[in-house]
Amino acid sequence: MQVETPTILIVDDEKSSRKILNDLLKEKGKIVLAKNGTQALELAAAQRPTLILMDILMPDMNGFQVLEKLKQSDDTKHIAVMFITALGSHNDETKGLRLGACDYVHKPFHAEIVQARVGTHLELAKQRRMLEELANLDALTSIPNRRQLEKKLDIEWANSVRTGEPLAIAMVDVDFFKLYNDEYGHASGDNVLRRIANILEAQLKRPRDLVYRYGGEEFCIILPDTESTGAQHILETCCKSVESLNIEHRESTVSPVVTISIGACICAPKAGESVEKALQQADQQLYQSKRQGRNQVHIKTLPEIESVS
Ligand SMILES: Nc1nc2c(ncn2[C@@H]2O[C@H](COP(=O)(O)OP(=O)(O)OP(=O)(O)O)[C@@H](O)[C@H]2O)c(=O)[nH]1
Repeated sequence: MQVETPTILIVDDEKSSRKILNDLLKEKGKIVLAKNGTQALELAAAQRPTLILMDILMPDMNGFQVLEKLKQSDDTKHIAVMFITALGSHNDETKGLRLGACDYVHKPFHAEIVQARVGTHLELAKQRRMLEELANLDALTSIPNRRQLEKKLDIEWANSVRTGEPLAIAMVDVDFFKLYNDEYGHASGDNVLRRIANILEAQLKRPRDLVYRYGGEEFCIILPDTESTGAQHILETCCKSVESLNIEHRESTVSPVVTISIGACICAPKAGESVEKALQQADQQLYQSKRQGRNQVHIKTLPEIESVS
């Protein structure tokens, strides 16, 4: 799992305060500075900092208002915000924490206390990010899981609706995998799934092309901005790559080694159309690949997809 350098956004209208905090925290990560609330919101959206240290009393928009706006956006609502302020009353502190700040430090502050608290919040943010990543990964194969697929598919679907780019969705299924498990044991079966996941991933070269474990011995590949010829080429390469692993499968009637079958559909989605229907179509093509002999690819280009009723 990749550990990124944290970004800390310091928001204060006083230049001297920004400088002091910058000097204090520069060892802990990349520092970004904002001198007012508007700038803070822009930088928070663009740079997604790990932690924001923010003054409350500022001219254009106060810290409470900035925090409320951060919480209203899906992109920024999870960023940890720590107030660092001369406002010392219980009421102000309560208000800040109720609005969702993770901490509240009074000015004048002790340098070591601010450093220690920032350290704690950065560590918590790192752990939260690792948990989120783990929740999106399949435990057996370490590739993204179905939960992540559903999120990404929604994003790519909406993107295709907006841009008109074709979207290829492919379902992949291991051939005679029940027989493989029966013959070689479940642990060997697990190992085959890991190796297939790895080799499928290796065939996808563009950053938005991704393979997901759909469940059981099924995988799903999504290829944004890919038309039929391109998809056919990549998916056939996927089939060949699995065959080239050369994993013995005595019980298969298709090949002496483990193979996969693939069914895909190429969609040009329009607003209101349903991604589930596209997945069903890919499944039907997978069924065709199974019926017509396995270890092959079937693709259908969809003229239109039925709307969600
Ligand atoms: N080892 C292992 N086996 C799994 C896992 N998930 C599903 N399976 C097995 O995959 C097999 C799927 O069998 P079927 O759906 O009958 O399909 P098949 O034997 O691959 O036959 P075809 O798809 O028609 O080629 C079942 O025996 C499941 O137990 C897993 O995580 N590990």
